[in-house]
Amino acid sequence: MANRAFAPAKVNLALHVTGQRQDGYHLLDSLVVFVGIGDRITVSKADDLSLTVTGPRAAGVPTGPENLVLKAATLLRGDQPLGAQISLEKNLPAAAGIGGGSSDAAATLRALAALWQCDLPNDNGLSLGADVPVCLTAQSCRMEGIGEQITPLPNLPTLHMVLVNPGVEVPTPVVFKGLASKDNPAMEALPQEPSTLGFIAWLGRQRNDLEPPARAHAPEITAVLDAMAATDQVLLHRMSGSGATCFALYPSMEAAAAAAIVLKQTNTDWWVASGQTGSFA
Ligand SMILES: C[C@@](CO)(OP(=O)(O)O)[C@H](O)COP(=O)(O)OP(=O)(O)OC[C@H]1O[C@@H](n2ccc(N)nc2=O)[C@H](O)[C@@H]1O
Ligand SMILES: Nc1ncnc2c1ncn2[C@@H]1O[C@H](COP(=O)(O)OP(=O)(O)O)[C@@H](O)[C@H]1O
Repeated sequence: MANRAFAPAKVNLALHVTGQRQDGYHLLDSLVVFVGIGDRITVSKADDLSLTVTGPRAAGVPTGPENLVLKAATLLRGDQPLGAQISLEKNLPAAAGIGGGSSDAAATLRALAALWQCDLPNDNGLSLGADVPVCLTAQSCRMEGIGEQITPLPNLPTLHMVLVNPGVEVPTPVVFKGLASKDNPAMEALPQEPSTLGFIAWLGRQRNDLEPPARAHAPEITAVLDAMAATDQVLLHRMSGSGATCFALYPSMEAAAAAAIVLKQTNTDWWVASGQTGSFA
């Protein structure tokens, strides 16, 4: 019997860096959503742990123990004699600020917990990466602390989105190191049960504090944001996470799909996808 789990793209609609801990990790205040574009995990019972990686974005993704999928499986198994054949279909670009590896790890935890009939880790996978606990929820959340404080936000409006990655990998530690200030204001209070346009107006007043250092490291990000700004009906555009993927919001899926076509024509080397936000666990 095989168990499947979807690993959706994570998008930081806003990402405020509000401080830094003694151990170097940064304190965040982030609004995180998930989009119906993602990787797929399939697990089936086996004597040993093994991983195969397929799909259009498999190139360059590690296949050994450093893959977050195998790290998640090893963490969940602990010292029990459990095995699984795991397959990862890689559709999301790696090191792209949309949590591909973290979402794969979270989906693996979900799929293997069901296969092995065991509990999820006590720290919700935080030891695998700061983004894993939020990816385990796979639904809209406010994320604070270094990533371990999660507040689900079930009432956010559904958003129609285009994601564009210009093909430059931006290492997360490099971007955090480039911050001019580590102590920035938190997000404004979230509007209660907002309309879509009311929510996007609020979002427009929030920030991604990692965008300036990421743009300094990878000028291609500015080209993506400029191209997004020129698309028909765009409501908001911003970078996600530590980059380089950027997102743009539109009033309908039709408008988003039309913008995706234009953006792909702008630069045929860019990874471009459109989808809508939702709950995927
Ligand atoms: C920045 C964010 C925002 O959602 O997303 P991505 O750009 O990675 O998608 C995350 O906090 C990334 O989460 P994740 O990629 O799981 O981080 P980890 O593997 O734990 O850490 C990678 C490196 O990022 C830095 N880091 C990460 C999280 C955090 N709160 N403070 C940090 O300073 C540290 O330099 C750390 O060594
Ligand atoms: N399953 C995986 N998918 C993608 N990258 C992975 C995976 N496992 C390990 N990695 C490593 O993790 C790094 C960060 O990848 P990813 O989580 O996609 O980026 P980000 O943290 O920017 O969202 C990559 O450079 C890659 O070498």
